[in-house]
Amino acid sequence: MSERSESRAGLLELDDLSVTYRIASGEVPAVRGVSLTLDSGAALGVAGESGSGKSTLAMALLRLLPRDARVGGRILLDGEDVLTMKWGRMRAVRWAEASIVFQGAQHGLNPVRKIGDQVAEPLLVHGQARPEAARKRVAELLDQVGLPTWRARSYPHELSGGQRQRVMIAMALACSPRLIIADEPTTALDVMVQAQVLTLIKDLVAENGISLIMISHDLSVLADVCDRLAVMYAGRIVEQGPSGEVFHDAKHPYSKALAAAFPTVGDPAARLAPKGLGGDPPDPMQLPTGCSFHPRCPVALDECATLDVELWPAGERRTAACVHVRAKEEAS
Ligand SMILES: Nc1ncnc2c1ncn2[C@@H]1O[C@H](COP(=O)(O)OP(=O)(O)OP(=O)(O)O)[C@@H](O)[C@H]1O
Repeated sequence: MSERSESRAGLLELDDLSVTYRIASGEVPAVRGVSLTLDSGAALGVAGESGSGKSTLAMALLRLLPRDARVGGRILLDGEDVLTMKWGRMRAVRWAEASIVFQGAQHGLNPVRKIGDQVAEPLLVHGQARPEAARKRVAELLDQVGLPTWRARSYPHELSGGQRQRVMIAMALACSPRLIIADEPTTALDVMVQAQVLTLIKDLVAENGISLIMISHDLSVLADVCDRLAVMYAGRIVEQGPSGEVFHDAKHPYSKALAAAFPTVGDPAARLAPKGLGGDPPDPMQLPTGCSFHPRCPVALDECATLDVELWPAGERRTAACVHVRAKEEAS
């Protein structure tokens, strides 16, 4: 365990979190009974294929989901339940205590406003600085993310994709939050720039003692940046544990396939179909019976078609939801 993850405990706790979208043809169970803890100062990676519920989980944390989403369970941020917070408090929490960096910064920035004004906005809105002090802080922030301070006068279209993502990171850092949620922050970038932005995120959260939840389909990226990993499949966590152990010695057959798909950081070819895994992730409206992964699982037993095993202890601070893991642990 890293030094950072040994610091103060329990900044964020999810307890049986579920999110269901109501659409015309029925209900989409996008997140199903997710429980996890993020220690203060630690970095947690959430991995899974497209449609596994990662972004829904991220959006739920700051109540950014659309109105058709029904959310159950508890999200405790420093002991305070996000789901029952009054809206005024929720607005105060966003940016100041927890901020989010999305994939594809071009959508997150206003094309007709200068970079400096956009980075200053969270500071001004949250009353953390007056205009003159905000300008100074913007210069500091741009410097921190490796951009020259004159970039404050640029417009988003004058920057590269990587530079725009650095601006989004500067905005996320502006109010010195305790938690940053980064949802596929480097997916839209080419491999070289991706590596630079990942290093930047890793260094900034470590230097500033910020907790991080990073979401990606790429297990190698997460293993590089995060202390712990949670692997999601069809809205559930199927494995959790220290990054190195999950990446190099996965217990769940799905995590194994995901790790094998991304032997090195940022292999875009593996994005949608992990190698060695046939078929597609299930439609959440028509989940298979038993273990949701069993139709694609190379080691499925007959009982997997009816039995949905809970997360089972699989070593120190490790869990996996698989009948084989359970059998092994029961035998030992
Ligand atoms: N607004 C919505 N209304 C209905 N269904 C939705 C909505 N948003 C997401 N979904 C569905 O919820 C499930 C989880 O989607 P989500 O975007 O959270 O997955 P993801 O793992 O982040 O995928 P990706 O990596 O492609 O973003 C998917 O089946 C998706 O189609």
